[in-house]
Amino acid sequence: MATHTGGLTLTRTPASGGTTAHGTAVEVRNLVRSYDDRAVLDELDLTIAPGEFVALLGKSGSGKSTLLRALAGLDYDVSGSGELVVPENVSVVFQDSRLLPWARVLENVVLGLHSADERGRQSLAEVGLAGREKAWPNELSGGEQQRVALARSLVREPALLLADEPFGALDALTRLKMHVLLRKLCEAHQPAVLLVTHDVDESIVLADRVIVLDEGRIVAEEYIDLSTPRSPADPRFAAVRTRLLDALGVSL
Ligand SMILES: Nc1ncnc2c1ncn2[C@@H]1O[C@H](COP(=O)(O)OP(=O)(O)OP(=O)(O)O)[C@@H](O)[C@H]1O
Repeated sequence: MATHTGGLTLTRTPASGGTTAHGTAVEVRNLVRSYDDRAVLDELDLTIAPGEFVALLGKSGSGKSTLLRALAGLDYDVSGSGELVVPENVSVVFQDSRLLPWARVLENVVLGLHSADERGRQSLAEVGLAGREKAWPNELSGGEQQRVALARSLVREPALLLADEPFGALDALTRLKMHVLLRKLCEAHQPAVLLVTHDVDESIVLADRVIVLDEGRIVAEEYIDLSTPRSPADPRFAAVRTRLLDALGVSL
């Protein structure tokens, strides 16, 4: 079904099937988003294949969150034009877990779903939190809360997972563990993923493709053709990192 807001057309592909007419999970065509007549996304085009993991890098203010929010169907008061085709079943994970403090962990995971306790338990087990179903969110560490947020997303079997710096608030060691977990979950569930991150190494470790946004346009794109697990010690990893840093305007 297509909806129109100003010059923007949003089409949602149904949960079953979940791809566009061209067999992609996401299509963005000629997307313009403006605040106060200032274009934040500037005639942007992007496609994401089913099951593809795309990481999005860019300087602060380059438009990363604006793109993610557009795909999530949030912020339709922003003026804009272009065409978006996204799956109906989209899940979003943010930097903070956004768990409801008054609901126990399992309730948070299955909130809004019907008869889903067993699936919720399975999802919690998948993220390493079996046995913590009855805990309150404030009894969990920051990393554990993000695990619950991932379980809450994946129990819905999204065709598209949008993640806006989901590990940005975690310590370095927890972040590395979350990388391993996210890769494993994505291999098992195969959603298309768009991950916004500031961390170049994180993007190379996790993604099939890394794109760099600058002033609302895609200025670089790297397909990460390295076997997993990927090591920053690998010279090919280092070469990709150098090219991405270059696109971000950081010269070493
Ligand atoms: N609600 C708003 N009203 C006015 N301007 C906004 C609004 N939201 C975002 N902007 C502007 O749009 C631009 C892009 O913002 P966006 O949050 O997409 O950047 P970003 O790349 O995600 O940045 P960061 O890495 O710092 O999170 C910024 O210049 C920002 O000031």
